[in-house]
Amino acid sequence: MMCALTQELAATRAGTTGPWSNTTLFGPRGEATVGSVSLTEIADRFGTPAYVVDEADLRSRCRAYRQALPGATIAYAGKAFLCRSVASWIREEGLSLDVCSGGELAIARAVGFPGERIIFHGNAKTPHELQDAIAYGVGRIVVDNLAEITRLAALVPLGHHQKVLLRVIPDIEAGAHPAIRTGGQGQKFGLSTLSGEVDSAVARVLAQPGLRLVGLHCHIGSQITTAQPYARAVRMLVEQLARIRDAHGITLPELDLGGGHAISYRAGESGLDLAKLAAAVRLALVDWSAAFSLPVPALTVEPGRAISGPAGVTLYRVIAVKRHGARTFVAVDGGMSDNPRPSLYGARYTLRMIGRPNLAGTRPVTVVGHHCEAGDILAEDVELPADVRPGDVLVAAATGAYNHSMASTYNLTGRPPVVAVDDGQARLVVRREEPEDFLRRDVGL
Ligand SMILES: Cc1ncc(COP(=O)(O)O)c(C=O)c1O
Ligand SMILES: N[C@@H](CCCC[NH3+])C(=O)O
Repeated sequence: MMCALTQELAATRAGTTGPWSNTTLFGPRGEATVGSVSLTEIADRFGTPAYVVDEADLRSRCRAYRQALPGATIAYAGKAFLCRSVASWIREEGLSLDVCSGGELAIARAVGFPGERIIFHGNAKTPHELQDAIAYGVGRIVVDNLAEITRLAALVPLGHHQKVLLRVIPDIEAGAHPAIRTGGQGQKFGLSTLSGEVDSAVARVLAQPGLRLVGLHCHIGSQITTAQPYARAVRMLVEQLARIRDAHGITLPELDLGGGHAISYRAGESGLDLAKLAAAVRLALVDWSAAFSLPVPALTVEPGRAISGPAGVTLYRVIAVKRHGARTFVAVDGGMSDNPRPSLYGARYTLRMIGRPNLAGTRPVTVVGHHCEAGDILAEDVELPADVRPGDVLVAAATGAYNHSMASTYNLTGRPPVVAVDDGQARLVVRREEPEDFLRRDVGL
């Protein structure tokens, strides 16, 4: 049901593009709603900073992937943002789930996520994590290195089989920042095709009766804006399938292309076009399989950011405004602890003031956090009302991925709550971390 405010604002939304979730509406007097819930009311009720997640938006992106890639397995990468609510939405939308730690597996387990639909990743999985994954019956474990193979095989109960994929290095450099390019030779993930590591891994897995090799995996990087690197990755993986067939006499039925699909963070930026990605990948799969006389393998993709990123916004309250020379600093009650991406990758975000009309025009400001670091900058050179002042509420767009999941407690700042909104209702799904939480962990003296 649409509330009156939302109906009024709907008229103002027409033509809106950019980084905001599908249900976000802004009005001329500073009104702002997501999921038909007022963001200023959320700020008042749950405090700031607060993450807000738009359930309908996140679910609609799951559906868009299923429609664009019919027949493919869509595994949401939980590292982008996982809590029990999100895991349930992913399960209900029929997606699979990529987890990469015992913690992420525990969330999946807590909502009874079907084990067969879980893919377990990691370049340094501990024996304990492997044990948990096998005990839960995860569908696939992605082997990253040779040492893992015997360790894993030793944990599979007699008479059982664990399906595995091998993560290979495709030798493709793609991604928005060097720290998130994971497909080249000089980085830590995967097995090298150049040094014979892939061949050794195939031979070792085939020698283990408890392991069943079903395919290859690669993940080339993150925030990738075009389909072309994925088409190249398909070619490289299919070549490897042909090499494995020729050298070991087996035809592997699955290819997992990982995630990395870009989203828009600011007006004028576009994310990776899903239709173009689907077309390029399909074409490459069909063509290269034919070229190597292989059956077309079953496809898996693992989008994280593209499912949860645009669904999230973060609310902050302005604490102080000061001018140093030509620069105006707007200091808020959050910062690099709830969003480390600007300081880690130079990521740029969209922020706007909500809750009152802007009658003063705008000016460029630097929005900074409250942490004891000069680099604690949330957004450089963003236009905010010229009279922005303490008490104002700011909203940051597209913070649904790699914000809550990468949040820290630096300066013993409690991590913000997560509020889910849908159809006029707001509900707390992750509570705020309080000083008592720190004291509970601190068992010293
Ligand atoms: C193996 C794997 N799959 C999927 C993802 C999801 O990436 P993104 O959130 O960029 O789609 C990642 C992280 O980059 C990853 O390491
Ligand atoms: N954490 C990164 C993405 C890396 C994803 C994991 N391989 C980001 O915020 O952009």
